[in-house]
Amino acid sequence: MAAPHTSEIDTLKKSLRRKMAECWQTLSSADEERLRAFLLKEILAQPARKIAAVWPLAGEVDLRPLCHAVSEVGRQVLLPETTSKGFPLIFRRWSPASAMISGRFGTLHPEGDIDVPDLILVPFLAFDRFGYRLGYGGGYYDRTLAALNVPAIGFGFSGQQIDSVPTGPYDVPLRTIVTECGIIRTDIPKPL
Ligand SMILES: Nc1nc2c(c(=O)[nH]1)N(C=O)[C@@H](CNc1ccc(C(=O)N[C@@H](CCC(=O)O)C(=O)O)cc1)CN2
Ligand SMILES: Nc1ncnc2c1ncn2[C@@H]1O[C@H](COP(=O)(O)OP(=O)(O)OP(=O)(O)O)[C@@H](O)[C@H]1O
Repeated sequence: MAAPHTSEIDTLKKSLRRKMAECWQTLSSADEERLRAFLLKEILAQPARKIAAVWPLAGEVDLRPLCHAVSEVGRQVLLPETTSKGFPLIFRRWSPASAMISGRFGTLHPEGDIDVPDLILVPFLAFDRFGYRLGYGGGYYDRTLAALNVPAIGFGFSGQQIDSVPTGPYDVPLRTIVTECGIIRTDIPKPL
């Protein structure tokens, strides 16, 4: 069978987004805490000084306690500001004292200065063992990872793992994914 077209992939992704929303999941607070602990361990194992996290949207793992922990060890937390569709995200400095401003699609961002991360934490609705992910459909993280070329760590629930995420030419696979069950080193396919 021929490889599906980009527009077909967009359609496949759209229906998968709907499916993932139908089997809406949450973690127990103990599991969420476990996930944050694995994520913090993985972050601290890297030399990155400026770490881009996310402020949670409904149903996502809450990284706010992790933002505080990262800030407490003296590393700079950045949070994304959602730009117009078709553009990479921009990141702003966050500290525990930051005021949060409403942005696009119900997101919140700090009013701190714009800065460039050297490690990016990436949310998803679904992921597979190859490190491919399904997001909210803005293409924001793929554009951002392509523009910045810095290491990235995906995070989410183990129940969000599926056999295979439909992928298009712009999808950037993640080498590391953290869930409440631990740290996964993915099987990024080797280039031909
Ligand atoms: N916590 C968090 N912050 C984040 C993201 C995220 O996934 N999680 N993002 C990750 O990129 C960016 C925001 N991206 C988003 C993109 C679209 C929608 C959204 O609600 N879209 C509409 C329409 C989608 C469509 O065009 O089909 C919707 O779902 O109704 C939300 C966030 C940056 N900040
Ligand atoms: N680097 C890029 N350059 C041009 N188009 C892109 C790029 N990255 C993604 N796109 C396009 O943006 C659209 C949305 O991409 P996709 O469905 O992969 O978003 P997503 O990964 O679910 O969202 P997000 O990254 O915001 O969480 C697709 O049509 C895709 O082809």
